[in-house]
Amino acid sequence: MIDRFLLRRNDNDNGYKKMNTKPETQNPEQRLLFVTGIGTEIGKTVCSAVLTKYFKADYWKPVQSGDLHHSDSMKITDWVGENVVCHPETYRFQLAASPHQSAFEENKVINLNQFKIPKTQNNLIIEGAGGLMVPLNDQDFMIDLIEKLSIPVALVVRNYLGCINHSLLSILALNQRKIKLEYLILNGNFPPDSERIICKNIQPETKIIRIPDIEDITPETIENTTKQLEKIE
Ligand SMILES: Nc1ncnc2c1ncn2[C@@H]1O[C@H](COP(=O)(O)OP(=O)(O)OP(=O)(O)O)[C@@H](O)[C@H]1O
Ligand SMILES: C[C@H](N)[C@H](N)CCCCCC(=O)O
Ligand SMILES: [Mg+2]
Repeated sequence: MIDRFLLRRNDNDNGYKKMNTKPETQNPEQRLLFVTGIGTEIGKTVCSAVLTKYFKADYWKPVQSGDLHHSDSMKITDWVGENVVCHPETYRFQLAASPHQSAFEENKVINLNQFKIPKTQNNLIIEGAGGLMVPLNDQDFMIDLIEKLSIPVALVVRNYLGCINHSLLSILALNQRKIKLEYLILNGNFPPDSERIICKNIQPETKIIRIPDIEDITPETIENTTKQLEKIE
């Protein structure tokens, strides 16, 4: 699998038909952003809540594996407010595991062609499951979905021992596929030496967003965090 991934390096024709993300009928100002992370439980949903609020966006979680009664879409509704539009997940599975495995447990196979960007005029925040190399099936990874959707990425990084390696590998994978890293999100506090190494390995056009550690995540603290964000371009 990894061989196949590496073989795609410098290969412009990867076999996937990219989606036309902005049909003529849609708002030309619309912002679409795919929020991924350097792993699972890294804060993608927390950061997506802040971004959804900041950009007055809709939200879409293409694959929800497990926690169906406390899904990421439900958390976004709780934190951002009842008015936020959360588009239905394309796949929902009972088992909290890698999506390829959650699907297998239900005798299903995720098909990349089933994913269609929800039709909306609003900005749209899309949240992946886990990190870039999380398998969707035996052939495709989360990064393949991002490439197919053909939209820029926000990469969420959280501090832990090992986060430098996971961050730089994620950045490398995005570079190999020529996927635009629009934002690097530093989620929580970082030792300056870790932050420096991660930040010196992004392209100059990648913008950095800092989201603080939030003591208690509530609609109020999400709103305050959004208000305190530096202007995001
Ligand atoms: N900035 C933050 N401040 C406080 N807690 C945070 C912050 N970011 C993440 N957390 C906590 O870390 C845990 C994981 O966060 P979250 O659910 O957003 O991760 P995730 O990357 O979306 O996970 P998944 O891969 O399951 O979608 C949660 O308990 C969340 O409250
Ligand atoms: C269930 C969990 N919360 C995520 N939705 C899926 C994480 C998959 C991680 C797979 C892996 O990297 O080994
Ligand atoms: Mg999440």
